[in-house]
Amino acid sequence: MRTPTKEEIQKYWVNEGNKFLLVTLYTLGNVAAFVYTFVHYYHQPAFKIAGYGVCFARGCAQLLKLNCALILVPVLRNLLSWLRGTFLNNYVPFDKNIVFHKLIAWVICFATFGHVMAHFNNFRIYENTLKQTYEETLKVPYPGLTPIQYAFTTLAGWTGHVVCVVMVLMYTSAVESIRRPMFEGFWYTHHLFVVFFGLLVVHGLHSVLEPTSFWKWVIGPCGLYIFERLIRLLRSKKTTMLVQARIHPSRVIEIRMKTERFKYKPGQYLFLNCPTIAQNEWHPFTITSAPEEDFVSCHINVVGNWTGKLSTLLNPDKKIGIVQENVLKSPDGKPILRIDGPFGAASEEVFKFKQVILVGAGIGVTPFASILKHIKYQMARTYNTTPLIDKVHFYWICRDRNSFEWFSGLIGELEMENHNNFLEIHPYLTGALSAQEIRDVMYGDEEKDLITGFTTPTQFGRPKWDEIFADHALRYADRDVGVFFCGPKLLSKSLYRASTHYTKTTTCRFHYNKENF
Ligand SMILES: Cc1cc2nc3c(=O)[nH]c(=O)nc-3n(C[C@H](O)[C@H](O)[C@H](O)COP(=O)(O)OP(=O)(O)OC[C@H]3O[C@@H](n4cnc5c(N)ncnc54)[C@H](O)[C@@H]3O)c2cc1C
Ligand code: HEM
Repeated sequence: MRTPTKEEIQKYWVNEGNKFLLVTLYTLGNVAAFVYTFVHYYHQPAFKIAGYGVCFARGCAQLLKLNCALILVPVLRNLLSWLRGTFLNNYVPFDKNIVFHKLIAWVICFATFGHVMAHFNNFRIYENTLKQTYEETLKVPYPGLTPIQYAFTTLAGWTGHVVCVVMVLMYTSAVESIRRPMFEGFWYTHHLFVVFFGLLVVHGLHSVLEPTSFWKWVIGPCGLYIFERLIRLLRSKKTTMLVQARIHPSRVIEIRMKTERFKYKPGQYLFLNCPTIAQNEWHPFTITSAPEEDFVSCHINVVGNWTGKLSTLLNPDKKIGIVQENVLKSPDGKPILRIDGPFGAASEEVFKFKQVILVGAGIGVTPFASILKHIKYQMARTYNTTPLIDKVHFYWICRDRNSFEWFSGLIGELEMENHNNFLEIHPYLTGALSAQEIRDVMYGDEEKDLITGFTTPTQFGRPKWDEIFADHALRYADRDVGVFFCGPKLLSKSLYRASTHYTKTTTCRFHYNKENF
C-alpha cells in the first residue's frame, strides 16, 4: 500500500479531518486508560490471586469511568451551542454529537461485558483460594462466598446486575428501529440513566482493592447536566404568545410566536412544548423566521401523535389559512406553547462560506428559509458593501406540488429582488403530477413556472448530483464551497458521496454538512 500524498491528505481532511481528530484522541484516551490500569494491577498483590482476570476487570472499570464521564457531554445542548461560537468550532465536529454519544455508549456496553465476564472468572478463583493465602495477600478478611453469593448478595454484585438490566432497557429502546416508531417510549426509558449513574456511584463502595472513585469522574458532567436541565426549566417558564397559526397545504402548520428574550441565529432550532397536549414532551423544530423579524416562526409537518394533537388543538375546524391569532392560553387555561432554545445546528455554518449549495428536501427546507431571509435582510442593509455570501445555489426538492407553497412567497420575493444575482433556485418535483396539473403545465403562462410560481422552471425527477457537482467543481475551481443538506438520510448519503468524490477528483473543495430530522 502506498503512502498518501500531502494533497490527498488535505482533500481527505476537508470532510473527515475533525472527525478523524476526535476519534483518534478518543481512541488514544481509551487505550491509555485501559493499558495504564491493566499494567498497574499486574503489579498489585491481587494479581497473585486472580491473575489477568483482575487486570482485565479493573482495566474495563477504568474504561467505564472515562466513558461515563464523557457520555453526557455530547447531550449538553446549551454547552455545545455555546461552544460552536468559539474557536473550538474549527476543530470539533459538533454536528456529530449524537453519533459520538452512541459511540461512547457502545464502548460502555463492551467495557461492561468485559468487566462482568472478568469478575465472574474472579469469583470462581476467589472461591477456590485458600483463606490464609487470600488474607495474607489482600490484607482483608476472607469472605468465603460462592460465585453466586458474590454475584447477588454483595453490594457490587447486585448493583452491577441491576445496572445491566437498566442498560438492556436503555440500549434496546435506543436502537433506531425502536426509537423512530416509539420515540416517547425511548425518551422515558432513556431517563433510566439517572438510575444507571446512581447505582454506579455506590457500586464500588465496598471494594477491597481500592476506594471507589467513580463519583470523582462523573460529578463534573452530572453537575453540568443538572445545570443544563435548570436552564431548560427556567426558559420554559417564559411567557410565549402564539401570534399566528396558519395551516398550509400538505399538512404543515406555520406558527409565529413572541416570547421574552429570545436571541437566535439563522439555521438554529428550538424545542416546543404544549402543556395541554403533554406536560413534559418537548419537540424540536427549526426556526424559520430570521433574527431581523419581530416574531419567531416554525413550520411543523403533521406526522404523528404530538403534531397531530397540535393540529387538532390549533385547527379544530380543519380549515386552511390563518386559524389562530394572538393566543396566550389553551381552552383549559394552560399556556398555549412554551419554548426552549435556541440550539445550534449544522446550517448555522453557512456563513463561513462565500459559495454555498443548499439542498432542502420536503420539510427539510426549514433551516434554509431562515438563512435565506437573513441574507435578504443583510443584503438590503449592506447593498453596496461586501455581501454575506456571494452565491447561493438552492436546490428545493418536493414530492408534491403543494409543498412548494410553504415558502413560495419568500423564495419568489428573493428571486425578484435577487441583488447581484446571488441566488440561483433549482426546484425539483419528484412525485407524479395529476392530470389537471399536467394540463396546467403544458398550456400555462410561460412567464412563471406553474408549479412554483418562480421564474426558474421546475425540473421533474431527482437531481442528477453527478452532473451538478461536476458543473460546480468547474465553476468554483480552487475554492471552498459549503454544501448544506436537510432531509432524508438516503439523499444525504448521495450528497455526501458526491461532495467527497468531487473534492477528491477536482480542485474544488466541497465541505459537506447535514441535518436529519
Ligand atoms: C433538530 C431537529 C429539527 C427539526 N425541525 C423540524 C421542522 O422544522 N419541521 C418539522 O416538521 N419537523 C422538524 N423536526 C422533526 C420533528 O421534531 C418531529 O417530526 C416531531 O417531533 C414529531 O413528533 P410526533 O409525536 O408528531 O410524531 P411521532 O410519530 O411520535 O414521531 C415521528 C418522528 O419524529 C421524531 N421525534 C418524535 N418526537 C421527538 C422528540 N420529542 N424529539 C426529537 N425527535 C422526535 C422521531 O424520530 C420520530 O420517529 C425536527 C427534528 C429535529 C431533531
Ligand atoms: C449508559 C448509556 C447511556 C447513557 C447514560 C445515556 C444518556 C443520555 C442522556 C443524559 C441524554 C440526554 C437527555 C436530555 O437531556 O435530553 C441522552 C440522549 C440521547 N441518547 Fe443516550 N445514553 C446512553 C446510551 C445511549 C445509546 C446506546 C443510544 C443509541 C444507540 C443513545 C442515543 C441517544 C439519543 C438519540 C439521544 C437524544 C439526543 C437528543 O435528541 O438530544 N444513548 N442519552
